[in-house]
Amino acid sequence: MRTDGPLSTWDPRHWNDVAGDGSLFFPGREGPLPSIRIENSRDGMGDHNVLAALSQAPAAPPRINRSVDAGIHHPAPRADDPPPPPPRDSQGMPTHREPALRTTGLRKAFGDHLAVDDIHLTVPAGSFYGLVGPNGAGKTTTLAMAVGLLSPDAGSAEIFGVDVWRDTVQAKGMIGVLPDGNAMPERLTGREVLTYLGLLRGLPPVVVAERTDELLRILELDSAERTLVIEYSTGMRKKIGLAVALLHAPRLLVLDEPFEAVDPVSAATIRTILRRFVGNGGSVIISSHVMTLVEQLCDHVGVISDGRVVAAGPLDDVRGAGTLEDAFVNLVGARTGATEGLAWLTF
Ligand SMILES: Nc1ncnc2c1ncn2[C@@H]1O[C@H](COP(=O)(O)OP(=O)(O)OP(=O)(O)O)[C@@H](O)[C@H]1O
Repeated sequence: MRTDGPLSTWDPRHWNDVAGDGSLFFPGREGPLPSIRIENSRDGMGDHNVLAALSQAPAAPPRINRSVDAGIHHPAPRADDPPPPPPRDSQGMPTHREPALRTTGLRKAFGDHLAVDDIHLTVPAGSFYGLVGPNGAGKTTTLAMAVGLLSPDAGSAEIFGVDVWRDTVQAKGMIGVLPDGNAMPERLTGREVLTYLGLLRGLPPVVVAERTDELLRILELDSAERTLVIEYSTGMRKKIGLAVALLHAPRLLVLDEPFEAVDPVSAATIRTILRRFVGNGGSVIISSHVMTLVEQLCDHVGVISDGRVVAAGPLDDVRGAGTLEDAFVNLVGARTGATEGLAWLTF
């Protein structure tokens, strides 16, 4: 199995300046970046610097040739099909010995504000893990450190036993990330985003084309495949971000609020995709504020409050006899917000 292959996401912060000189290294590829043909863009720009669209980082740009017969310049394939499914035990459960994610003592301060304080989490391989917590609890910061997006002040993170900060390329090769925020290549269509990033990851062009078709269709983005990402709605951005995370068939998906702003039909589709992913031996971590959704989907839960883990483990253990929402309110402390004041809203 290749372990140095795909980028975890389109987010330029995922790209590695391994030389330390501003030049970008794309795991799984060497040599020139691919050129792609832009057929549908309506931004009126001439020859288009895709890398500039993807990242502010100064680097040798791939050239997009708008001429009709330019076609796609195929890079030498560096990765092939997804890794074989993991071995399973007699119950059909994956038998990975290492957890999908293990964080040890993660800590991050922004100025004098301690956002994440000594986070220890273990996400078993093959689990569907829900990370919950109030606004500002530190979920996004924790996940960003766990996937190698944000350097921790202290602590470590391992993906299937591979240290994210020591063996970054290998660790990132095993994950697909839907990060918080929407740093997207705005001047490409969804199809172009998937095509370009699939080629950057070193997937064979035919595989990229097939998977792109399938993802656009299943996520109901095919009707918008001629639309630039800049024109996408928030929910459509989530869906194309999820498609990018899935494209290289990673073993672990780390999805920050994947259902936020997504319509109910699309949400049902995404739930089905994620359940199948776990059913096929993958592991998923989502952050969410929707307790009922986490209860429906997840078999393990971590509750973060004020930058610390206040409960973690199998869903049934964390919620006890009540609902997850009851347990959550008990764990993070009931608040009395809005029971008094706002008298001017009385009519
Ligand atoms: N880049 C940053 N600079 C300064 N403070 C930050 C930064 N990123 C996060 N914080 C702060 O760190 C804390 C944790 O933020 P984080 O986004 O991780 O929380 P969260 O649990 O994901 O919140 P939400 O559920 O609202 O998305 C918050 O107090 C936030 O204001």
